[in-house]
Amino acid sequence: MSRNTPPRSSGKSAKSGGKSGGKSGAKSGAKPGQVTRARWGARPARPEATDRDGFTAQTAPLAPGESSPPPAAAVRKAAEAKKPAGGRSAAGKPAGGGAKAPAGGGAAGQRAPRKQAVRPPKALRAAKPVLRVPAGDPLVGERYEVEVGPVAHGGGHCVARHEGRVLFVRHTLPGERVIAQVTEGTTKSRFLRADAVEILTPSKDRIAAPCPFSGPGKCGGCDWQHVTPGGQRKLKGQVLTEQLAKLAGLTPAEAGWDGSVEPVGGKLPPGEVPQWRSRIQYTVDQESGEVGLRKHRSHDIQLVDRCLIASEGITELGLEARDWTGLTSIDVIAAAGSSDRQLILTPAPGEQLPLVELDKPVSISRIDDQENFHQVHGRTFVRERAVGRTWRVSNGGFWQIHPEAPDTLVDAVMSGLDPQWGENALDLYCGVGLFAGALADRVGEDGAVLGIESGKQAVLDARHNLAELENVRIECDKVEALLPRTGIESTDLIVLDPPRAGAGRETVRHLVGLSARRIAYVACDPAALARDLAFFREGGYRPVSLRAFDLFPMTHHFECVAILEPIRGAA
Ligand SMILES: C[S@@+](CC[C@H](N)C(=O)[O-])C[C@H]1O[C@@H](n2cnc3c(N)ncnc32)[C@H](O)[C@@H]1O
Repeated sequence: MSRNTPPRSSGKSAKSGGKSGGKSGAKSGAKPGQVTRARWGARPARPEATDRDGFTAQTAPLAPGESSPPPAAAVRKAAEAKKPAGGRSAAGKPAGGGAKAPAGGGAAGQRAPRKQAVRPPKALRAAKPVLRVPAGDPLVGERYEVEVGPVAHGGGHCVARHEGRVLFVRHTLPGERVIAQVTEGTTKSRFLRADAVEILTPSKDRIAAPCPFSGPGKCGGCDWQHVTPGGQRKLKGQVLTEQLAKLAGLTPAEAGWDGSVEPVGGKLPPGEVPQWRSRIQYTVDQESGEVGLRKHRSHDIQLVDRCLIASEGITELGLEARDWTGLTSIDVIAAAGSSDRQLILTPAPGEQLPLVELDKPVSISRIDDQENFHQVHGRTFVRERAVGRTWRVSNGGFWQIHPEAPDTLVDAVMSGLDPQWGENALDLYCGVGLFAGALADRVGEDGAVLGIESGKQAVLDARHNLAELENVRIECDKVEALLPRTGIESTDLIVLDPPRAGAGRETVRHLVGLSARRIAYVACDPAALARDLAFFREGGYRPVSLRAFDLFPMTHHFECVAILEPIRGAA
């Protein structure tokens, strides 16, 4: 089988045939089924709606019988599906998608999709479609004494039972005895949601929450302010273990994982909060003009005078002390790799942009009601530093939030893949080109890297960021749409870093057909990862190593890097 490579950019065709071996032909003129520069060049980049990563409710795919509570969207979809005219039930299917960032609250993720993030003005709120809730008598406010069981995937819940009914309880820990107060559910609900409002028998991993805005009914951003740093990592490890077993049928050893969730940025003593968030979305209270963070599974706002996990660059702007009347939300970015700071303002419908005066240099953009960005002052991008390069990231596009995440993840991916000079690689869901850049440096001018990304602005940034690398090409499209059209039949290495929903069966099916020597799967959702690992196994690939990183301290989120290889003897 001929090995088809991504096309090289300028000047490389002159080198075609210069390298011996099967790959050389891929850099020369067209062969049957081969991708050529001309062919790529002829294909107009299709304008795609930018897939913005953002806060969404839990979007992980749930397996039948899985212990995680379904996200609100899935509940709504399932309810819709039950209508006579409805289609198939959404239960058990991936819910929503696109978001690769912590969910909930606004304190722990990237920018939200506008429509979810913006609280409509009061007049419009009444017209909002009413959420379908199961029939039955409401149980909200009921209090039950329960023994708390294991942590559940997503949302920072633990599982408890009361009179045979499952409760997903927040603000607690496995092994605790608590009074759980119901926050959602009725006598007919399959399960209830609850908050632990009294702790009768505390876990040894419990501490007093350092953040005054954390706790039942308060900010939904941090799930585990009340847990020691080591305890948080233990919980994340338990979630990963459970998801691997349930959805991939793998023990940690079979997944090549030592069972640890690695701390990033040094271990902190209990009670000390790492200031890791370089991006936050604040919501503006429409009555007072003050900013706050969303409460858990709610449009309500917890006003804050500071977010403890925010980076110094955000905190020193003092946004919480100002009046933001006229806006619905403010996205604030403090680049970790430069002194760049950016505010992205969303005016309330019909409101003029207020005059923004801050004591520190900050670029300001605004978003109109068509979701277009407009430069107000300064730059429309921030500059980040990682893997020895400067990266332009425009208009709040995807960039890892923890300052050490890009280097940590690139190290894990590169040491797992061990790219060789002259190899060809794919960087799927490439954002502004982070892994593509690192791969290109390693495969050198005899190799080639093709990045695929659906966000138009991210593609422009990636092309800008990697402009001097002649062995990189970035294409704008959805991976699932473009990959089958490339004509690429094989490659040496693949990096995929999909949004929370994961890659899915069809994309995995295509990838296993490319006969890659190694595949690196970067995942922010352990359930999507485990599900996709099962698809990879069907296609003859198994994980040979798996690492988990605590890149979202104080929240239930973490990031994984799995390295996969072909199963020996598999067809
Ligand atoms: C988790 S980010 C990874 C970005 C990059 N690898 C990084 O580390 O900075 C996922 C990226 O996939 C993009 N994306 C989402 N769905 C996509 C799809 N179906 N095809 C291609 N790109 C997609 C998003 O715009 C986002 O930039």
